[in-house]
Parts: sequence; C-alpha cells; structure tokens
Amino acid sequence: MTGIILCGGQSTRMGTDKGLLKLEANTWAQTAVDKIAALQLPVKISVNNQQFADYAEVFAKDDLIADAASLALHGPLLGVLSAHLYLPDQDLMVLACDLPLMEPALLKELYQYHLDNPGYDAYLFDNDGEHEPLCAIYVAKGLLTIDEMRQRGELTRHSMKFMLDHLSVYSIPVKEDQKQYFRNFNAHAELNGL
Ligand SMILES: Nc1nc2c(ncn2[C@@H]2O[C@H](COP(=O)(O)OP(=O)(O)OP(=O)(O)O)[C@@H](O)[C@H]2O)c(=O)[nH]1
Repeated sequence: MTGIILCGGQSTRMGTDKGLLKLEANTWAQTAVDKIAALQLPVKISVNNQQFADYAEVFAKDDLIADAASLALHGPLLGVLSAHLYLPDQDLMVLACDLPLMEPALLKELYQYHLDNPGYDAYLFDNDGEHEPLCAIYVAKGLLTIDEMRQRGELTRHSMKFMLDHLSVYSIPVKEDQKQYFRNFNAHAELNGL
C-alpha cells in the first residue's frame, strides 16, 4: 500500500495553495505525509502540473505524482486515478491535505480494518451516514474497475461519490468524539483558532 496526499485542485476558496499552508512548523502536505509514513507506508504527493515546480522545491520530485491531463477528469477523482495509473499494483491510502486535524490513530484504525477484512474495493469512514472519501483506502482492483469504466466512457460524473457507487465498500462508523478529526478547511476565515 502507498499513501497518497491529495494536494491538487484550485484552492479557489482558500485563495492560496492549501498543501503549502502551515500548521505550526510544517505544511499541511508534510503533516499529512508524516501521519501516513508513521504507519511505515511509502507516501506520494498528488499535485497538478501548475503546482509541480513549487512542490519540487519542498519535496523530492520522485515523491510527486502529477495529475494525468490525458484522463480528462477533474477534482479529487483525477488525483486518485492519476495515482493509480502511476502505481497500478498498489492499494492507495488517500488523505486530503485539507483535513489537517486528522488523527494518526484513526489512520491506523483504517489500515487495520483493511488488513482484518480483506476482499473489499474500498474502506471508508461513515460519518453520520456520509462516507468520507478523502480519508480512505482504495484497493488496486477497485481502481482498475473504475479506470476501465473511464476508458469505456462510463464515468458520467467525475465525483468520488460516483466512484463509490461502483465499488464494494467496507464502512467504518465514526464515533462522536472522532468527528472533529474530519474537519475540512477550505477558506481563510475557517482557519481562526486552528
Ligand atoms: N490531485 C488532485 N487533487 C485534487 C484535485 N481537486 C481537488 N483535489 C484535492 O482534493 C481535496 C478536496 O479538494 P476541494 O476542496 O474539493 O477542491 P479544491 O480545488 O482544493 O478547492 P476549491 O477550488 O476551493 O474547491 C483537496 O485535498 C485537494 O487538494 C485535482 O484536480 N487533482
């Protein structure tokens, strides 16, 4: 398994690259890398082509995966499928950079659920009936299924939710006191008190 930190997209609402924002001494991207690396997994950072040079100043180029424009997709799904094309045999533990409060213990729990319950295409937290697609494990065979759909022109919506509708999902309920870890930050006004 390889960790994939999603840092691509436009950060339109934040107005500045979210992965390069700092939480204490580290960028959000680095903070996310460290949390997955603590599970002894290799980690790559998913960026778009415009970001590549900036990220290459901070991370090793070999650790970056650029979005594959040829996929003609957009959003997180583009990052995830680009990572799958780059690492086709790997199961992916995906973590969005804009979940800076994600708790390492929860990632460990996610990893363990996957080890203990093999056979599903994806392992996701269920937060009050909604899956959390950007802190999840996607198994290589499920990603292959989705990429084959893409090749057949069947990805009629470019959303993670659409992808999940076509995968077998193992759901892990989020406990009340764990909800805080899934807080997603998209705009500067939300950063107060972080
Ligand atoms: N690699 C990659 N990651 C993406 C892409 N779009 C979004 N992401 C990542 O997916 C997560 C959720 O992104 P969003 O908040 O929905 O979109 P965004 O582009 O970051 O921000 P907005 O422009 O404000 O919507 C973040 O971690 C983004 O870095 C993309 O096209 N490619």
